[in-house]
Amino acid sequence: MPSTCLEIDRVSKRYGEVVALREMTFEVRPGELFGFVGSNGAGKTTTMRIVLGVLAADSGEVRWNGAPVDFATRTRFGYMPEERGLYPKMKVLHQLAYLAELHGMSIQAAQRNAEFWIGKLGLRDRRQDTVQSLSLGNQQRVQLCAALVHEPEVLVLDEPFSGLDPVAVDVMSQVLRDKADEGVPVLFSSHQLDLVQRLCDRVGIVRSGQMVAAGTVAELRSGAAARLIVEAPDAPADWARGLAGVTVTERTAGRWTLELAPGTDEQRILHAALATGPVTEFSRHKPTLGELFRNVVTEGDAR
Ligand SMILES: Nc1ncnc2c1ncn2[C@@H]1O[C@H](COP(=O)(O)OP(=O)(O)OP(=O)(O)O)[C@@H](O)[C@H]1O
Repeated sequence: MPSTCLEIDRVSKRYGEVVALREMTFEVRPGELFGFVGSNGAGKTTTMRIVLGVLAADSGEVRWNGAPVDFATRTRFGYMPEERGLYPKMKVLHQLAYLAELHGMSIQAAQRNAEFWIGKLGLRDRRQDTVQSLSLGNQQRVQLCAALVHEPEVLVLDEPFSGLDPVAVDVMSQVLRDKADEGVPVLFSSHQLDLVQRLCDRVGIVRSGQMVAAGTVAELRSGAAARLIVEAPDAPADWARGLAGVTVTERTAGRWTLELAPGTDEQRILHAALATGPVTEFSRHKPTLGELFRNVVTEGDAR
C-alpha cells in the first residue's frame, strides 16, 4: 500500500443506540477515483465527516501519508459536504476567493484560483451573482469549486452528482478524472451506479456501517457467482432442473438465466441444452455494478 494513501482504518461510530460504523476499513490511493456506494443510512456520510474531522470517531484512525489526520492535514483536503455549506448571500467569486484565503492562500493566488475554477465549471456569467440566486445545480457547481479552490491534496465529495443535469454530470466527471490523473485520491459517494461503474477506478460497497466489498468493477464482477444465458427455443420448461450446481434465476419464453455454483462444468450444461433441440444463445453474463450491489444488499437483509 503506498504511504500516500488515504487510509480509513477500523473506524467505528455510534449515535446513541444507533451503530453507524463498525470498523469501517478501506483506502483510497493516489490518482484513484474511488466510488463509495451503499443503501440509504449505510454510513457513507458518517465516514466522510469523520475523514474531514466534522465528526469524531469512537475508535479507529484515519491516516494520510501514513500519519493520523489532524487539523493541519485537513486544511489540505477538499470537501463537498452533503448539507452543502456556502454563504447564500455572498457573491460566487468573492466567496470562492475568500474560502481559498481561509485555507492559507495569498489574495492573488486565491483570486486566480477562484477565477480558474469558475471558468472550468461554466459559471463565468454568474460570478458576480449571489449563491442563493443560482439554480440548485449551479450552486452545486460552486460547491465543487469550493472543494477545489485551495488546490487540495485529497478530495472527499458527498453525492456530488445528485441533482445535476447530464451536461453538468459530464463536467463534474471530467474534473474529478483530471484531479485523479494529477495524483489526487478522490473519494465520492453516489447512488448513480451506472456512473460509478463508468467512472471509478475502484468501488467500495458499504452495508450497515461496514465495507463489504471493494475492488475494481472487474474484480467485483469476477468474484460474483457465474451466470449463463441459455436460449433454447424448443426446450421444456424444466430442462435445467436437476442439473448439479445449477439454479434457474430467471426464465422467459425459451430463455433461461442460470446461476452456477463454483466449479460447475459449463460444457455439461451446453450438452443438456443441445439435447432439447437447437441452442441459439449460450453466453456468460457479467453482473452490472447495480446487480452486484443488489446482491450484496439482499444478502445482508437475508441474515
Ligand atoms: N446525527 C445523527 N444522529 C443519529 N443518528 C444518525 C445521525 N446521523 C446519521 N445517523 C444514523 O447513522 C446511520 C448512517 O447514516 P449516514 O448518513 O452516514 O448514511 P449514508 O450512507 O450517508 O446514507 P444516505 O445514502 O441516505 O445519505 C443511519 O442509521 C443514520 O440514521
